[in-house]
Amino acid sequence: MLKFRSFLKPYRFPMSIALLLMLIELAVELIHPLLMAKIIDEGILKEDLSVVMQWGGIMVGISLLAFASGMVNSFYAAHVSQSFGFDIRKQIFIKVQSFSFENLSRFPAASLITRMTNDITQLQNTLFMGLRIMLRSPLLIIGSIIMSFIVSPALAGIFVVVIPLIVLLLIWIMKRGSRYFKRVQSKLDKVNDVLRENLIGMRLVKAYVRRDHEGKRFSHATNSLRDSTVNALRMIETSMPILLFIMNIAILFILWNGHTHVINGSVQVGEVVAIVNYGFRVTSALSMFSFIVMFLSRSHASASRISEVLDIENDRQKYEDTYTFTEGNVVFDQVSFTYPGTNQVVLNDLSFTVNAGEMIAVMGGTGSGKSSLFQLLPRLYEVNSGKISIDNIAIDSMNLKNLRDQIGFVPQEAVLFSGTVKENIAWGNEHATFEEIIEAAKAAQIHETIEALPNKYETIIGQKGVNLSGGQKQRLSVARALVRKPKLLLLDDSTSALDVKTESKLLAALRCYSCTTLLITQKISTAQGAHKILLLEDGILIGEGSHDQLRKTSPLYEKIYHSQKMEELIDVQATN
Ligand SMILES: Nc1ncnc2c1ncn2[C@@H]1O[C@H](COP(=O)(O)OP(=O)(O)OP(=O)(O)O)[C@@H](O)[C@H]1O
Repeated sequence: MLKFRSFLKPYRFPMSIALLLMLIELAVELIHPLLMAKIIDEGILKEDLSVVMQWGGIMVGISLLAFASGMVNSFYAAHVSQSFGFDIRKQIFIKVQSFSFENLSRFPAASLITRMTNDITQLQNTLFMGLRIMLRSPLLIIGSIIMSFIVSPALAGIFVVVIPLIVLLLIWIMKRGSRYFKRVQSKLDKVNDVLRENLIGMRLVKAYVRRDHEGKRFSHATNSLRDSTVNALRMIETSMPILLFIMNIAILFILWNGHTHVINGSVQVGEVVAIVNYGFRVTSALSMFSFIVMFLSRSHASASRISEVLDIENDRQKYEDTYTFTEGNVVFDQVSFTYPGTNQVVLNDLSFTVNAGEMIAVMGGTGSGKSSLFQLLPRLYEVNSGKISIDNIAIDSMNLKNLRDQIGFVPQEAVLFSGTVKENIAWGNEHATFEEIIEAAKAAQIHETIEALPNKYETIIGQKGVNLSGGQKQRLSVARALVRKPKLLLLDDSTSALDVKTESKLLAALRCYSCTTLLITQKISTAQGAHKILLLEDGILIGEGSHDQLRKTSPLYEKIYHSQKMEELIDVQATN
């Protein structure tokens, strides 16, 4: 928790008030036994009703003060803890947004969700408890012991032996508890993981009739979570009776010792009652410790999980140069690339040039490195060796935002957000006018489809675009890239779900945009219209040239050409 001190800074004032009010409650609780001793010794034993009434009235008055303090303290504790959680959540969200892909791969999505929800809630609860009772319990213990010594050092001596023993035991329980609860949180990650996969892949689960299988997977994850939680709670709950037992023995000792001192006349009955009362207060504070230790262990585990995210270093920005591309020609110079944390060379010594305004098709078998090549251009990953430049400017010397602002990237899987069609297109350029949005939609061949929707551009798209076809989603993603008016357009198999006619219209419309286009495709018919085709195999550029050139120079390209021609013929015969 101490790591999160900076998050508490803005709330120093309300926290101070909450702590002050808590101290008032505590003081009242500590004064009570003292007053009670006075009432017994000077009122009841001397049969003086006025003393009983006088001190009794004071007891009621300060009890009311403690009640009011408790109420206001709760208000401040709730305000501070909720605001504190809100601030951390916001900070983590911003942090995750700035993550490189390498950092993202260290935290599965489900784990990040658990950290941003459940783990932060643990910290919130701990802070709330901290301002309400957590500090109060140890202070009550310390205060009770001090008061006991003030009342009668002879009777209070036993606390000197018992309390250090209890403190050692508590430290041990907390250390073990933290380990147990860290395990609980990681099991919770697993449950969220299975849940997330199932909710996202619900259609697939139904189509493959895998409900039972997924049900078993979920049961396994939740059972494991239950077992870990039970183990953690059991560990803490069984330790607490030991502490209470030690305290009860101490109280018995005070009674036995008190009896001897009362007979000697060295201690009064009211003083024995007061010390026993303080003993009971220590015992009740200790029984609260089972909750406190549980909260602290849990929040310690959660705090370290949240710190893991917050402590990640941001992407290093080497230079801050900004540059506006005027041409858009791309040069790969002996580029090699390996994904962080792996040994497989995904792109090997790649060199090629794309002239400004050209359309280049990238082809190759599955896993040949096409998507990886695309991810290097907006610097989602950094190259291991070699250089990529646009307009003769090395992209690794450019400001990241400035570079990405000039690129329209359409990933392999069309990603849409819940919101209207218009908002989804404008997501690519928040300053785009409605006319520019329509222009982009027209070029992406989706305008007519949108116009046929019930609310046209204002139609709400369901989560992940569930109410759209694959081809419609792809075209919306292309429109989103075009509305940026990019200098470099990257289409990662983004026309695969389109029929030949729509695809060729879309490609023709792209020519009106003054940008360099690189498109990954599996279809010769698509590649045919490109100025140049790059053919990849196992991360190596094995062919480069126009359709006609490659047919003559690349046996692999010729083979793909013939197999696709054959498929087309079979299709035509089948339809006839
Ligand atoms: N995030 C990643 N971490 C590690 N290795 C990866 C990652 N993404 C891809 N790879 C590996 O890099 C290689 C190239 O993958 P890439 O996605 O670039 O191929 P591709 O040609 O686009 O394939 P496809 O046509 O099937 O999409 C593959 O061997 C793949 O296993």
